[in-house]
Amino acid sequence: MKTLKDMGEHNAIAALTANLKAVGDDCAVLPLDDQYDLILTSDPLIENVHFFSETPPERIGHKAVCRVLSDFAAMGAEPQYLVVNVVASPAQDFQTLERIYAEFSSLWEIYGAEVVGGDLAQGPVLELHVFGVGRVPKGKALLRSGAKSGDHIYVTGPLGCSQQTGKQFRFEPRLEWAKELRESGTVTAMMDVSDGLATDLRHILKASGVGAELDSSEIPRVGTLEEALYDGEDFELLFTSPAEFDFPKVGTITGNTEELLLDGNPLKAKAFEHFRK
Ligand SMILES: Nc1ncnc2c1ncn2[C@@H]1O[C@H](COP(=O)(O)OP(=O)(O)O)[C@@H](O)[C@H]1O
Ligand SMILES: Cc1ncc(C[n+]2csc(CCOP(=O)(O)OP(=O)(O)O)c2C)c(N)n1
Ligand SMILES: [Mg+2]
Repeated sequence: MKTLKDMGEHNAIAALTANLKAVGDDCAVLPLDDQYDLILTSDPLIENVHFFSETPPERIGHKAVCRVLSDFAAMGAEPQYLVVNVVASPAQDFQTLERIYAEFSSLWEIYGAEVVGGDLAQGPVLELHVFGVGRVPKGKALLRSGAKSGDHIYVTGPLGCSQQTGKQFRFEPRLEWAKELRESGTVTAMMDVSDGLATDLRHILKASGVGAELDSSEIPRVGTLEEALYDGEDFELLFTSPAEFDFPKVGTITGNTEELLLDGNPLKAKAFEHFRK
């Protein structure tokens, strides 16, 4: 019997979605009307996987919603509505849920994404499943697939140690920057960094059919280089463009298909993967 542990998250997703055409980016992009494309995404936030039992409720609420908002940013899109499924045990402290929902209201005031429904059901641990609906001007979503040889590679902020610093619970979804980047008309590929720069850049390389060279001295980091490359949950934007931007420029796209080099040497693949922990 083959299990998810044998396959790992990424192989399993690839196999399950092999025949699904719309799948593969941070959000799905679908035709809506003459002006806009529809943007859809969802993310589960699970106790002991994405947060701890002692994580303050406001931080849980922040991460649950802002992970989804970060996926909208990754497309250069505007989030509009959220639907939230809460799974919890009968012993769940109710005030924790009230504080999570108070955080949702605060985030609505800041980012304009309103919770318009959801569900509540019983399960073994606390889970928040957030579904997001939004839009982007027609044909303008920034995909992972447009990077070209010679493009610069940028990140919008420091990487690594998001667990130690608590950034994984406090990060700002980069919606404003994402809009400016989209409106510049020069960004060729974009995504957000959830699994670490080394893993997520590979997604852009694969989708775009290109390679990349990273320059370790240019990677903005909180701790070690290793942590910046592999920790994940930074929720910064990673994007490629031939234009100059006032963001850290960490490398260059090359024509060497799917080859990823760091200071001239092949970069090892290693990252958080569900079912392999
Ligand atoms: N269970 C699933 N069913 C259908 N599509 C999925 C499933 N899990 C992931 N995907 C799709 O596969 C792609 C890669 O997923 P993932 O690596 O989780 O991306 P992300 O890091 O942006 O969440 C995304 O386009 C996502 O929508
Ligand atoms: C409490 C806690 N445990 C473990 C981790 C490590 N971790 C959990 S999920 C994850 C990667 C991102 O989560 P995933 O569900 O794969 O999000 P996606 O990439 O699909 O958006 C990491 C680095 C963490 N940040 N916090
Ligand atoms: Mg995922």
